[in-house]
Amino acid sequence: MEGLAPAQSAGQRLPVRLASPSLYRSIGSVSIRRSVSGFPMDRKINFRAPSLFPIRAQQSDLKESLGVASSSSSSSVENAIRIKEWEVDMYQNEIAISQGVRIRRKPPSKAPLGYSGPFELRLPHDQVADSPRNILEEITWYKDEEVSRMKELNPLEALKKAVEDAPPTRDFVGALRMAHQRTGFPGLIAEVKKASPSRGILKENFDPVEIAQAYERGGAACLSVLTDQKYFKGGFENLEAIRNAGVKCPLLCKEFVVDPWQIYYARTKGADAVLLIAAILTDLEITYLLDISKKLGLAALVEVHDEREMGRVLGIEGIELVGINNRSLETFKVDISNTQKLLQGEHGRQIREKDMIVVGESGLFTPDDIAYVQAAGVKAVLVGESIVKQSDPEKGIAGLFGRNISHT
Ligand SMILES: O=C(O)c1ccccc1NCC(=O)[C@H](O)[C@H](O)COP(=O)(O)O
Repeated sequence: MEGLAPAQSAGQRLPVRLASPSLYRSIGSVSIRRSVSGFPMDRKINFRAPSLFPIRAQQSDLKESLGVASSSSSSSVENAIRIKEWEVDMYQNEIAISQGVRIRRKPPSKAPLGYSGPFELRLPHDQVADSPRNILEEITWYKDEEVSRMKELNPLEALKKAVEDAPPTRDFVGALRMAHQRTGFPGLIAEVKKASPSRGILKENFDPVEIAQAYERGGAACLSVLTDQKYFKGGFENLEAIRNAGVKCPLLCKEFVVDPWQIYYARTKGADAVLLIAAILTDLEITYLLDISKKLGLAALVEVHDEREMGRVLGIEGIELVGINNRSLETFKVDISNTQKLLQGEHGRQIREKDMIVVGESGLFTPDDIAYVQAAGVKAVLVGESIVKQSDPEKGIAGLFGRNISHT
């Protein structure tokens, strides 16, 4: 069966010929490519993969779907699967580009051996560039591989069982609203971060539990815990240790989420909220990840960098928390006027109408910075560097706000 798949936006049609819609379900079920099996395909685009964890396909069904003879060898079946996976990747890329998603989720690759699909999908060799265009793209490509490895060690079925026995989550959004009411300042999400790609090592003698406890004493409403090891020298063990040490502030798992599996994993490690970055994810992926987060009792902080991403996020139902990151992905330059720019006009009006909480993120160092983003309309701030670098992070919070905001 052949057919053109309608694109997600603007009635555009993409030149992707599907050998069989049911094939994509089969690809997911044989677990050859985790990125394909992680997300269901859009029902609107006629792929039939309604569940995240599809049933295991029979080999005979698979061969039929792939259009290979039932007597074919396993290597020719694998090659046919590789071709179909590649087609799905190309198709997903097209959707992402059409929505303005800036980060490519995988290095572009040339068509697999034996590919004879439509011309539009064949990239000439000289167009296959495999260097990431910026740090977020580099991190994203790395995450894709890292998550694949982690999934092997922690299968989803085991995570689902662990989630059933996990203690309830704490109300992340409620804690921010309460702190805002209590102090009159934006609620503080204080970041437990040892290092970052832009700043290198921020704190040599880094004790995540000690820092978390100091932040809590200092009046933080919530904490953000970096779990990425390679680029931020964080870890899931930090999240777990902070949770187990009896810290009461709700915890944001600060990760680069590219797969629903990560949400389950974060939940089993003590997270109360997860970060979803609009520059990496399509609208459908955000919707789907939001849905999973809610089912697991987690809040989702959806992060945007520019007006286009803000427009996209405002079009997605059910988002309560929007983060505006003031750090440029391309240059690392921080400009807090980005927060003000994105909250002007129609976007600001919609945010107020929906009573969303906007979080001002990155580059906040002084009481003037806090006053500036508050005047722009934020009800919460996410702060790392300026407080984690202090020898006493508790006092660092008082310095940031210009007064003591602790409960006492
Ligand atoms: O901080 C980076 O270098 C960075 C690079 C690539 C992606 C994300 C990055 N930072 C994550 C953050 O958003 C910040 O940790 C967070 O907003 C706190 O910022 P700051 O107060 O400036 O430490």
